[in-house]
Amino acid sequence: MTQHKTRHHYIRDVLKIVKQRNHSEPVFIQAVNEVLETLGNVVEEHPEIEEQNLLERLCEPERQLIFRVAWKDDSGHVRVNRGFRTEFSSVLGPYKGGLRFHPNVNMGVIKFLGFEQIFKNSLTGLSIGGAKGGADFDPEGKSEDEVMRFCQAFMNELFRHIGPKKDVPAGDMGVGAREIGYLFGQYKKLTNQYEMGVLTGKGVGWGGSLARKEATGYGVVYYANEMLKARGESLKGKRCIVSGAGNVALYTIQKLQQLGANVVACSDITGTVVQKNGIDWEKLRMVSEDERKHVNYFAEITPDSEFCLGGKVWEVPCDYAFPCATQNELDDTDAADLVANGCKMVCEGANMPCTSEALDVFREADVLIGPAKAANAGGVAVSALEMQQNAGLERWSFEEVDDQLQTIMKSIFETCVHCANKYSTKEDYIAGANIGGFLRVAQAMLSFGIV
Ligand SMILES: NC(=O)C1=CN([C@@H]2O[C@H](COP(=O)(O)OP(=O)(O)OC[C@H]3O[C@@H](n4cnc5c(N)ncnc54)[C@H](O)[C@@H]3O)[C@@H](O)[C@H]2O)C=CC1
Ligand SMILES: O=C(O)CCC(=O)C(=O)O
Repeated sequence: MTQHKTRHHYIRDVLKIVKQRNHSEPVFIQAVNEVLETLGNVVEEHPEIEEQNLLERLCEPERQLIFRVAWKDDSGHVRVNRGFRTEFSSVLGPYKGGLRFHPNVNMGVIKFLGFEQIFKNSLTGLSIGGAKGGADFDPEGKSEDEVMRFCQAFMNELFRHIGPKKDVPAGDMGVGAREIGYLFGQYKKLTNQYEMGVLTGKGVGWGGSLARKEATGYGVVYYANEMLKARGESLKGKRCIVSGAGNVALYTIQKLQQLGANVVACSDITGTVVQKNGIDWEKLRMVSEDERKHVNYFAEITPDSEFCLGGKVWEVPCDYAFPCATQNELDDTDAADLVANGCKMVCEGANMPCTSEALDVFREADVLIGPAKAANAGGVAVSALEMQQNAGLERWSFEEVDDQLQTIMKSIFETCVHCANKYSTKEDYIAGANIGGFLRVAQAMLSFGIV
């Protein structure tokens, strides 16, 4: 138990209700618990939160969709998947959040991601509500045609629920510019409208923002850099490890290298690759983005690398660690390995990558933690900038978007510092992010009345 645990009976009561109501959704309960346990002092300072029952209202999605997605594979078999969209909160703007295509997607996973998205989107200071969606479709090993047919079938239902002022999906795991292209093509066909602002993460030639692809990873590093600066430290010459080799991991690695860090290892579903003198980023990008292959193949074509089949990247000694793959990928044993090997900072690129027990190990060892809601908010922030460009029929330069991203990440960090100092302890950026995100949402909910 840490000092962050629940202080207020109201929070305990809400948690109990959330657990009862969502008993089959452990990751959603984990996400709610991690937020509510940091809100004790805020709830004490603002009795109206309890009077208006804001917390229970916030933990119940405004709307949830589950739908059948039927499509034909290349051998002519009819396949059926389950599609989801959780429209969690629209108090700050249209529902906004990515779509995930992964076999382990279920309602609990989508709800945890949608719940986190409310606070993350609030922290950006932009006008976006919280949502998430996806399907239990596994893109691994599917042909280009199968991916296209699946995306079209998915949009055949989703199109009636989304719109630039209603709900604006984007990518997440398994969904990148290729899938957004197929989804947008089908939306356009079904509605007979060229509504650019209905999806973000589009190709740059047809309404996508420059720097959206890079934004999440770059933002993670900008946030980490702010945390280090506040401690009088820097990334220069530091050994870093990154989990994942997809969109977020790739651009985290690139920015780390640009700022002088030595990224010695990364990983994916096949295992971990170590390259002591620094990961060959251009080769990794080609393998992951262009060829859609894995780090086992990267290792095969990289003579000075070592590959560990199924191995965890957390065993590789480092100064700073960047989990950028998936939820609960780093547990207390991994955390203990990192601490024993001298790791001093963990900055989360993935959503909820550390288990609660792992976070306790880091707190105990005074390891700096950059919480996902703050550190990976750069992606959705640039999605909102894409919406702005689409609405104004504008196209901003890469530098312009990147400058705005840096300003937003700095401001998110300042919010975390302010709220940590006021309501928790110095450098408790987890509490800082939760509270900073929550306060803006709470204020809007109070203004709107009970709706
Ligand atoms: N794409 C975006 O803009 C944003 C993504 N995120 C989060 O970042 C994380 C990664 O997302 P993307 O890079 O977009 O997905 P992606 O699909 O491009 O890449 C995911 C990578 O993680 C690897 N992976 C999956 N499970 C793993 C495991 N158990 N152990 C090791 N590696 C594993 C995959 O092989 C792949 O290399 C997710 O948690 C996502 O929700 C957060 C903010 C924005
Ligand atoms: O760009 C977006 O709308 C959402 C990005 C996302 O899925 C996330 O922040 O987890």
